Amino acid sequence: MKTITVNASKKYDILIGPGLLDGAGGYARKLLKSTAAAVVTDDNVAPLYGDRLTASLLDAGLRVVRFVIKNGESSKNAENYIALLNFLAAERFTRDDVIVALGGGVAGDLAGFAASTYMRGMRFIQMPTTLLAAVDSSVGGKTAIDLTSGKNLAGTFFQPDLVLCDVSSLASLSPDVFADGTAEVVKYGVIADGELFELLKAPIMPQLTEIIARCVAIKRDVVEADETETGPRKLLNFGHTVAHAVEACSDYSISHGKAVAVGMAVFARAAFKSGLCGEAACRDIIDMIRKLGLPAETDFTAAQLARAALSDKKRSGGTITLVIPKSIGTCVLQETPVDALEHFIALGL
Ligand SMILES: NC(=O)c1ccc[n+]([C@@H]2O[C@H](COP(=O)([O-])OP(=O)(O)OC[C@H]3O[C@@H](n4cnc5c(N)ncnc54)[C@H](O)[C@@H]3O)[C@@H](O)[C@H]2O)c1
Ligand SMILES: O=C(O)C(=O)C[C@@H](O)[C@H](O)[C@H](O)COP(=O)(O)O
Ligand SMILES: [Zn+2]
Repeated sequence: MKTITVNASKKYDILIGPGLLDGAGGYARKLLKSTAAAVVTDDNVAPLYGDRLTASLLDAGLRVVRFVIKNGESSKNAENYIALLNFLAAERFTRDDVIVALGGGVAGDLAGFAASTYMRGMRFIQMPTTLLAAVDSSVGGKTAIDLTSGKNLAGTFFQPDLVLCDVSSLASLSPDVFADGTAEVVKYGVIADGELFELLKAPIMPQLTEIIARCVAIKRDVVEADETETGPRKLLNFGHTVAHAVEACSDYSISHGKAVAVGMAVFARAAFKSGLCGEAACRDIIDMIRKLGLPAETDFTAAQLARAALSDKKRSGGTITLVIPKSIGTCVLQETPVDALEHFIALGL
């Protein structure tokens, strides 16, 4: 078992190892004053792991209720958010009670947004069951829902009280959903850790706990330095300017992980063609994306992508902050006039 502690506005542990599903109740009991737990999960994950988690929470003396959403990005919406708040109120939850998000980033982002706003903030535990949620969305406190105008447009910064990553639960992931998570691992390699990038050249399963812990440690360092994203946290957005545009343009039929892969490839090519990144680094990024079974191309035009990207959060007035790869392990932030975005994206298509 690995433990990583985040020391941000809230101090909390991230436990990574096998068997945590059955131990969750004990950890919650020790840490929190909760008398009730709401398990927020989706209709794929509930039948796989819902009963084991519920049994563990019941054993620890908690009252347990379940809020199950349909699987997929389209569930990260305002209707489910309001329904969840009303559910908590109808179940007479208090601020000391806990939401346990069991699932991927969709369940985690929605549950976290509800936890941060119900009674102005209640207790919150993340239990990631996708690789993407394990390495990224369960850590660092970004919560969100999508609005009609775009991705993650309503949300909060709200750190969880605890993250329990039961690595055994990742065994049931389809190769396709597992690959989505590897896109965010590539991101960490490119922004901060060339050695992590190299690890991805060997089979991932035997190194899974190590890889998750390495990503989480990078995210911990970034979040501790800049919790509310006024500066260096923007590096965690490498690939995401185009990714969020690809997701929105595809009406969310393209998953976040695959969109991030496309976004990283587009920016790698554009950076190379602009003389900002070496040819070898650009080729390494694209080769790695393809090796992991992820897409490196999109059929959307630069005009479509730029229009969608300008609704995103990294724009401020007339400029947008872009994350530019320089070499494997180093990215820089570049303030770019919004008028120049379409041309930059076009270079990378
Ligand atoms: N808050 C953050 O910092 C942050 C970071 C990265 C991504 N995100 C968000 O995360 C979301 C993507 O998360 P995701 O890729 O986990 O998608 P997801 O939550 O939609 O899960 C993908 C699929 O895997 C299924 N699944 C989950 N766990 C499973 C398991 N153990 N076995 C079998 N099937 C399982 C789900 O039912 C779903 O169909 C996006 O909305 C993205 O914006 C947030
Ligand atoms: O934690 C962060 O900071 C990230 O940017 C992580 C991203 O992988 C994640 O997709 C995040 O939700 C994007 O944030 P947004 O602010 O661009 O919506
Ligand atoms: Zn992401």
